[in-house]
Amino acid sequence: MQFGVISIFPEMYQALTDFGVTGRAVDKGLVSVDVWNPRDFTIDKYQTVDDRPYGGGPGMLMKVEPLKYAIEAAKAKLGSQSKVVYLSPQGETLTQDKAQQLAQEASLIFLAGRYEGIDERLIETQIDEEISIGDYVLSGGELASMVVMDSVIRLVPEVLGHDMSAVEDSFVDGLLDCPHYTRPEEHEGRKVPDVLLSGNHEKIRQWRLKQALGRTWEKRPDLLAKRDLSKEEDALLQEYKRDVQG
Ligand SMILES: NC(=O)c1ccc(N[C@@H]2CC[C@@H](O)C2)nc1
Repeated sequence: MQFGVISIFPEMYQALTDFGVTGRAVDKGLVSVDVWNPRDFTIDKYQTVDDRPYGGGPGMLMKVEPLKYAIEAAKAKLGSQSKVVYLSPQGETLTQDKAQQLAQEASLIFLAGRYEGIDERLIETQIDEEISIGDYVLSGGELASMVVMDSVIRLVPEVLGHDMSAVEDSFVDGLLDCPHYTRPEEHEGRKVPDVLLSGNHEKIRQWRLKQALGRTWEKRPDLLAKRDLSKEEDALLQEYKRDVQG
């Protein structure tokens, strides 16, 4: 899968390309990340990418043309059909389902804005989708684009490897994660639940599913409301509720 990014701070993307799961995916050639800097598409001596807003108001806006030319350069490499995504609080909120959708694309181009934003006409003519990573304002779209890219890259086949992707499937489908433990078996008097030491994989699967259902019920009932429960899941959740009510 190919990713293109438009940003005046290309070096920021080393956070994604140089570390961890996403870094290894790039090293293995499973994904590519190319960054185009709008400053390289300016024609004035000062490489101006911003200007004052019509109508007055604080701050500066990003000019249309450097962004347009940078997007065109990205499309020349990644394909003219590449979906162009703009990160802003006005966008559709990112969910795991949205990440799954984006992961079906062969290539994606992200536009990371700075200053007070970009000229509306760029959005009207060049942007296919607006995405928000949450209801808060950031100083730039770069971190938001890396959050989206990370959530998508881990869904690309082979990135997580077969065993991990199975783990993803069992929990990502709309439930919160269950508790996890590793050595030592006891820490400050707190023992690892016996079931996890039992070697009984069916019991362990049921315990983990029950904990995921219970946690989702306690912390995110809105997620539970959106999810149909199997008979087994319903029974496990009822058991969890009885356990906590004593
Ligand atoms: N919640 C978000 O996803 C988000 C995205 C971008 C952003 N800030 C940029 C800076 C200027 C304009 O391009 C938008 N803030 C918040």
